Amino acid sequence: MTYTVKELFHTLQGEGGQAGRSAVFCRFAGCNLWSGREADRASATCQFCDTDFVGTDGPGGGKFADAAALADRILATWAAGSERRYVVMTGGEPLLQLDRPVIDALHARGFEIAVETNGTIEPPQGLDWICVSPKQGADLVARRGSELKVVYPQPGQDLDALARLDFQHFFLQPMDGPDRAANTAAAVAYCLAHPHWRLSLQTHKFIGIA
Ligand SMILES: C[S@@+](CC[C@H](N)C(=O)[O-])C[C@H]1O[C@@H](n2cnc3c(N)ncnc32)[C@H](O)[C@@H]1O
Ligand SMILES: Nc1nc2[nH]cc(C(=O)O)c2c(=O)[nH]1
Ligand code: SF4
Ligand SMILES: [Mg+2]
Repeated sequence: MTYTVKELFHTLQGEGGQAGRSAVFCRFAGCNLWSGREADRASATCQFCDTDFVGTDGPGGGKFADAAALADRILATWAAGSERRYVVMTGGEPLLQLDRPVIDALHARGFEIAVETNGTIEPPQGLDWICVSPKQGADLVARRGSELKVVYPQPGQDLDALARLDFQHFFLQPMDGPDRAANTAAAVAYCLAHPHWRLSLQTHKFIGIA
């Protein structure tokens, strides 16, 4: 199948339990919870998105005719030799496109594969790190994984119920936007009082890298 990619770049993972790690980011175009158009934001299921995932016009973006073509480009984007190759599949919603042929092609090229998903689609087999970030108002289908990374606060969210899901790590990530400072203070307070949860900061934004 053809894969539609907004951008492909090499940076450090900024968030969650793998923060600080060298990684290629493959940002697939499109999402099932927002069109990506500002005119639709207020009526979208997910309204706080910090990302442009529309089209293929970002650095390294484009259409890839098959899994081998996409995996070859990801390998070419990895500028760090043969050790600890790591790719983060994100978007948009990557599970609209990420399939077993891409996973197998990346493993064949020596990559560990992570995914950042909104949890509305069951992940395919073979992923090495699954980060689920549930969105209030959307059905949560992916109820197990490596880390649950909850953007905080979202009106109506039930953190006690989320804490009972089958994940290895539980993170609260302050919602970026006009209230980021207040949201960060609230997340700090929540983690202090609820040690099940750890704070995830979007460190790349602080240091000005992609
Ligand atoms: C842009 S999303 C793409 C992957 C997938 N669609 C998802 O939502 O998990 C990547 C990560 O950024 C988080 N995120 C998006 N907007 C955010 C914001 N305004 N503040 C903090 N985190 C945000 C998401 O929750 C997710 O963990
Ligand atoms: N450095 C960096 N780390 C990230 N972790 C998750 C990201 C995402 O947008 O999925 C992201 C991103 O866009 N940049
Ligand atoms: S689900 Fe993810 S990509 Fe889609 S709008 Fe929400 S944060 Fe953005
Ligand atoms: Mg991001």
